[in-house]
Amino acid sequence: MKGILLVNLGTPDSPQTPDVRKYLNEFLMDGRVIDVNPVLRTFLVRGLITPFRSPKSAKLYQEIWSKETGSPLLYYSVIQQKLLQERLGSEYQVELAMRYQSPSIEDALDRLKANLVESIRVIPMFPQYASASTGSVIDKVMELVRTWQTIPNISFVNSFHNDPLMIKAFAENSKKHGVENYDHVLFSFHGLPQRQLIKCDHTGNHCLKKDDCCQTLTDVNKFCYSAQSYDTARLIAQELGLPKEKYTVCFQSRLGNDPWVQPYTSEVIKELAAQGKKRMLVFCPAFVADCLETVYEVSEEYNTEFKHLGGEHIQLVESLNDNPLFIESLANMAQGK
Ligand SMILES: C=CC1=C(C)c2cc3[nH]c(cc4nc(cc5[nH]c(cc1n2)c(C)c5CCC(=O)O)C(CCC(=O)O)=C4C)c(C)c3C=C
Ligand SMILES: [Fe+2]
Ligand SMILES: [Fe+2]
Repeated sequence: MKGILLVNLGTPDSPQTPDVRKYLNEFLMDGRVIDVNPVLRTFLVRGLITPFRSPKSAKLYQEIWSKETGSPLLYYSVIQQKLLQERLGSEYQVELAMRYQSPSIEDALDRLKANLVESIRVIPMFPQYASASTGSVIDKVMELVRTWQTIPNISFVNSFHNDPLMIKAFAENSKKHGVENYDHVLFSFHGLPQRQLIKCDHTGNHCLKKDDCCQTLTDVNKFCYSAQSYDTARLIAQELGLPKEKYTVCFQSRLGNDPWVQPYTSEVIKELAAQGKKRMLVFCPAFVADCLETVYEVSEEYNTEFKHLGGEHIQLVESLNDNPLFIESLANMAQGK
């Protein structure tokens, strides 16, 4: 039996402030997320960020929480795990975990261990590599497995930003909206502090050295989150036959006052509204399942902001969720193809 471990980011246990606070504390106290020294991190997270952010975030989570199915991120992640298990059959044991909160990575690894799996393939559910997401999942799995007496063959998917089936799945999800019905297309990725891009640049002389240095993926910046994001956008655009002038890559969800990767989605929306664009189609290809950042931030916040600026509508392209092409893409990754 071969073990497959799907790991997404995590979500609070409920949309109530105490659970959101617990989630934010675990998430933001991760040294790969708030990457400053532990004393400063504790002060920032426990003293400043979570006391103020938890009640505000709880209100947002209440907006997207379904009475029947709970958090969209967990709901779609469970579906992905079930569909992948069905697709791979009984030779595989597919487990789902979240990097923060539940279901925990520790419990999922224990279930694989209890079944004496001969190998474990870990798939962090983030198409583009970032230390704060993929890196953190790999780090946590290694920390836990390090304590085992018998360590099976273990491997990790580092990124899948250019996976052909993943690209096709995003393109397919947009077709029901008809790209031709929109003035412009945004590829809005989750943001990242600029500092973290620079830290991932092992050459020390590439990332953010020039205005456009992270906009093209090359051998030098092949692990750069920004370069991988531009590449994902380029490939989806190519799949849809979208010319360069019809789309913009941007980055959403900033936290704190440090500079994050630019351009910011909120600024791009302002510029496009000022240019007279009325209808925009937005892909969020950093996420493989709909979550707070897609369902609320794009469909509600950015849509409202755009309308205030004179725009008519922002349409979110639904995430990969249960798309069969994406399940096939996961099956390929699980089988090391
Ligand atoms: C796509 C991968 C992700 C990266 C990279 C990432 C980096 C990152 N995120 C924060 C802060 C927050 N992110 C929040 C939500 C959130 N983030 C991701 C993914 C990545 N984050 C997802 C899938 C979600 C949604 C979770 C859900 O339950 O739906 C939040 C919480 C929500 C809020 O309060 O706004 C915060 C905070 C940082 C600081 C960071 C890199 C340094
Ligand atoms: Fe995030
Ligand atoms: Fe870069």
